Amino acid sequence: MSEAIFVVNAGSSSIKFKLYRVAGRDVALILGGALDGIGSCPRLKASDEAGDVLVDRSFTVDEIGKASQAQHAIGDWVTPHLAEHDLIGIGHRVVHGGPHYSHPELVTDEVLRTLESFIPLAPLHQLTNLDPIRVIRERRPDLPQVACFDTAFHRGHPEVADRFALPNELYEDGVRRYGFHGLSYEYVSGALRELAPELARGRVVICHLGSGASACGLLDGRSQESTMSFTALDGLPMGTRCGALDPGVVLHLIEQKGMSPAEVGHMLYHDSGLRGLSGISNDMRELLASDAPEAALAVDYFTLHVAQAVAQLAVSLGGLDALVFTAGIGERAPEIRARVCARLALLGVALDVAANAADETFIDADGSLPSVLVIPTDEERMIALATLRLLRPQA
Ligand SMILES: Nc1ncnc2c1ncn2[C@@H]1O[C@H](COP(=O)(O)OP(=O)(O)O)[C@@H](O)[C@H]1O
Ligand SMILES: CC(=O)OP(=O)(O)O
Ligand SMILES: [Mg+2]
Repeated sequence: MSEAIFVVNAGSSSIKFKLYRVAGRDVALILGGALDGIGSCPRLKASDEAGDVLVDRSFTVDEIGKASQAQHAIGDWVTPHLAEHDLIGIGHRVVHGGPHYSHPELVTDEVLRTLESFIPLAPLHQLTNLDPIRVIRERRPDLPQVACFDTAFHRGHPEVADRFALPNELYEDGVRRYGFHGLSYEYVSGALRELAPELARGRVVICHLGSGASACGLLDGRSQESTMSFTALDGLPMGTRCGALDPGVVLHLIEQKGMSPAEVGHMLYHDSGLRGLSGISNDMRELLASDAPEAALAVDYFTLHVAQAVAQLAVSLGGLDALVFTAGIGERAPEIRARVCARLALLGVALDVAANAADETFIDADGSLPSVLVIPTDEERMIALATLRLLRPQA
């Protein structure tokens, strides 16, 4: 039996998983899949390393309306596959590592308790990330589990990017601009380094546009600033999250409208963003396919704010050598990339229409000042490698 590592990546609309064979200091994919559309149109799909489909099954929302049901469905399907290998550990994406964790951590009871204290700071993710860790710890206490944090990649960013303009006591108390999607940024900037090392050494903005969306400015592969901050609500508008918002709106809803903090939280996390603006859907595919003016408004708001974020990050970096799109929307929606880039013509951005339509890797036109790229993300590979390094430091 070959040694293997299983990886779980729970996002806001999907749970992704991959099984890797350990190959010295590297890992090789055995199988991978996702249960996405949780709560809307749940579908479990997985394929082996050759891309051959192993399962493709749709569920009703009654069957899989929430993450815990999705975890069970994945567990039922994957367990016989895991039994064919000598599992040395499980790596998990945990979105919030707070101020404590700037590297992956072997999970202990104490680590788990600390991470549980961040649940209120990432209500769409943290519990979903920690639940499977706890269940597996109860069933297989012998099996090492590693937590890999979305926040860790940003912990080295400059102090000015770590601050809000709030009294200092709050900063000392952990009210900081943590930033998220760090596993994705780490993977994409590594892939850029392989593709074009001179660009990777320069001033790069990566737009991670998925169900959750953020952008990050990097210098020589290191995070300088990102749009998400204390929580994964800040920055860009998302599927169901509002993005950056005047804090006065929150005060107004509580003080004048009599909403409870929980009601406001639910609105900002679940009923806002593309869903709230359009009143139609949180899914970019549906909005792009719709003729409704509300859908057009939501798409317009999204592309405007992504372009504004890129320009803002370019100011922080002192220029822009490469603009990279990744994640569900960034990798698969040429129209969104085109509309973001059209708004960035003032920075010298110009797209090659055919390359963009074909989701090619380099999509900038001749004469574009920054290079523009599409690089599919692979958070699971980062988690698998980090898990291997932690469990086998000598390998
Ligand atoms: N072909 C496509 N065109 C536009 N948007 C797409 C397409 N495919 C996927 N998406 C969007 O990508 C989102 C999922 O992105 P993903 O990065 O997998 O999200 P998460 O990890 O947060 O669950 C979906 O909400 C959907 O709106
Ligand atoms: C942090 C975050 O928003 O993650 P996701 O995009 O996977 O929901
Ligand atoms: Mg994601």
